[in-house]
Amino acid sequence: MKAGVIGAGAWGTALAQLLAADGQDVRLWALEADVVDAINGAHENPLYLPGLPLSPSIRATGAMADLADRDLILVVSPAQHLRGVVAQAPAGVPLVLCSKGIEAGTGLLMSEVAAQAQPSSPIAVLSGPTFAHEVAKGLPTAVTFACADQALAEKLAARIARPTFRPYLSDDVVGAEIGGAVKNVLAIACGVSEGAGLGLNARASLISRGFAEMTRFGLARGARAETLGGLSGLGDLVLTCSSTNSRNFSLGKGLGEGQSAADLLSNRRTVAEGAHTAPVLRDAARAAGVEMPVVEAVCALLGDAAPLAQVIDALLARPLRPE
Ligand SMILES: NC(=O)C1=CN([C@@H]2O[C@H](COP(=O)(O)OP(=O)(O)OC[C@H]3O[C@@H](n4cnc5c(N)ncnc54)[C@H](O)[C@@H]3O)[C@@H](O)[C@H]2O)C=CC1
Ligand SMILES: O=C(CO)COP(=O)(O)O
Repeated sequence: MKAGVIGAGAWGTALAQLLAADGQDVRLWALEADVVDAINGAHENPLYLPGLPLSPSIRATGAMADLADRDLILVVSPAQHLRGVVAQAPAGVPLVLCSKGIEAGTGLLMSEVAAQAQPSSPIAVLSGPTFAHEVAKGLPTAVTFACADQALAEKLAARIARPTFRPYLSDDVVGAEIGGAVKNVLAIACGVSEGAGLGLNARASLISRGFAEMTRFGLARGARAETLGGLSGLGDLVLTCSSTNSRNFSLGKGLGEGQSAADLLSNRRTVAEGAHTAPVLRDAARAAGVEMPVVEAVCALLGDAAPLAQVIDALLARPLRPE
């Protein structure tokens, strides 16, 4: 069994470690030469997943051609780079998309981008509440594993499942992707609430009303309600909205403390996907006639377009309505 992983950030490295934990041959494509050298030489990724010894059966490479003999490839790049890396992947090999976001410019979900970039490759989506460092340590984790072809889903999920890593099958690819993309934007909102000291009632309200926004948008795009209420939707929303381990939550916390979005977003090495997804999601929601006031508020703060107090007041002053 020969798995490949594209992207050696925190999540790609953690997934490589998961697959290689029993000595399986895993090849990991990394963008940065120093990451390739550190993984092959010292069996660690100090840049993106520090402090975690990696299995020697992970071999890193900077050459996409080295994935040509793989029979399964996990794609774990930032969402905005998925098109570029998938276009270079070997054709016809099943791709498991693990990135969370919506492509800027096109408004496409990752499965739609991958289908354009690599039309002959079967596509599945892995998404759920999964902090990379916990998965890399072997802590118990469950995910949604979505694929239109359920026979293939069963085969691929069995390849990825481990005693402490449980994929739950779904054929709702769109639903799995929308949950993962939207929760990142809502996590920024919850971080803002934390940074501004608005309290736990406010956070719970944001999670709940944010979930209503996710559901409205998802249903309008053909997702199923039970997927949005599952691991890749509500599950990931709760995780990401509850901890500074989340890059999106941390970004929001900085905004809530009064830092400017421009300062927080400049020169960061790790990806806070919600910042990229928010404006694309807002535009898609407006075009579909779906109300997403929390997403609109996050966009205003990310664009440094309105002071925090004004954004909070506007949300609280919305007309009273049925829940
Ligand atoms: N970190 C986590 O706990 C989880 C992350 N994800 C998702 O996985 C995806 C990757 O995130 P992380 O692994 O956390 O990344 P990261 O923030 O740890 O690292 C950034 C990654 O971006 C890559 N990169 C930068 N410029 C690039 C380019 N031009 N082309 C290709 N790659 C480039 C870097 O090589 C590096 O792999 C994101 O969509 C994220 O939402 C999903 C679940 C958990
Ligand atoms: O997607 C994640 C957990 O499921 C990671 O969240 P952050 O990207 O906000 O760190």
